[in-house]
Amino acid sequence: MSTPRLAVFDMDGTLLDSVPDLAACSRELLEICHLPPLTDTEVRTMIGNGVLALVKRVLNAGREKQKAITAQPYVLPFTEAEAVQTFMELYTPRATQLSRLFPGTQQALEQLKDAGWLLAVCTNKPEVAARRILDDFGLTSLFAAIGGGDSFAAHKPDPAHLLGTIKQAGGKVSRSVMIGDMPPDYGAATGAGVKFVFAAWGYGSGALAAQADGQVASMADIPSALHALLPA
Ligand SMILES: O=C(O)COP(=O)(O)O
Ligand SMILES: [Mg+2]
Repeated sequence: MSTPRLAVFDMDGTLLDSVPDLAACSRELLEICHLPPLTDTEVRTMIGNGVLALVKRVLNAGREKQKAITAQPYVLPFTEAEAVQTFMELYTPRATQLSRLFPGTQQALEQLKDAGWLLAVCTNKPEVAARRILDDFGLTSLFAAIGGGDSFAAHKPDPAHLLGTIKQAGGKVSRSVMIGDMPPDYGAATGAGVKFVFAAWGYGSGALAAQADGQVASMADIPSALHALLPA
């Protein structure tokens, strides 16, 4: 029997609308740093390259806003590493307080499973937070592997992150598809030689659709799109 097909999902902006909790924690962090707040819309475009990138973007944007209000030079009250730690202490326990799965997610995953597909998650979010979120939504048992941003030596767009996740799931590169919303997902997929499907409901720009092997408008379209891309 041939290796089962594997669908590898990005998390934020693909399975989960994580903006509400990430933005709330970003505002808490800014408040601790005595910097002005950011809106959900502002934080939305900062998600996808991992927590360090998010925290740096949030603090930079807060500093820019502060500069427009006062000419006083701003000194961060702690190191970047401490800022990341503070952010994750705020975020991990409350990651699903306001955030929700995109409509149709559970049904699409179950449909793929029933059709014999293996499922995996490849997210730049730290693995502990990713697992906690999947547990909260009762989805953990559906996945053969959960590759977080800190699970391997490198993270998306480095293809090693996707390749490590595929290996852990017991899949094969030629029998895998990556579904994601942002350039790091596309970069990891093309670097690994894996087909890429663009999730149009996520946080990425439509420009990525032109480069993708396929594009889907909703979770409900995933099973048929993946079957077309990778026939049994
Ligand atoms: O940037 C993050 O922390 C997570 O993003 P991802 O789930 O879209 O990879
Ligand atoms: Mg994403």
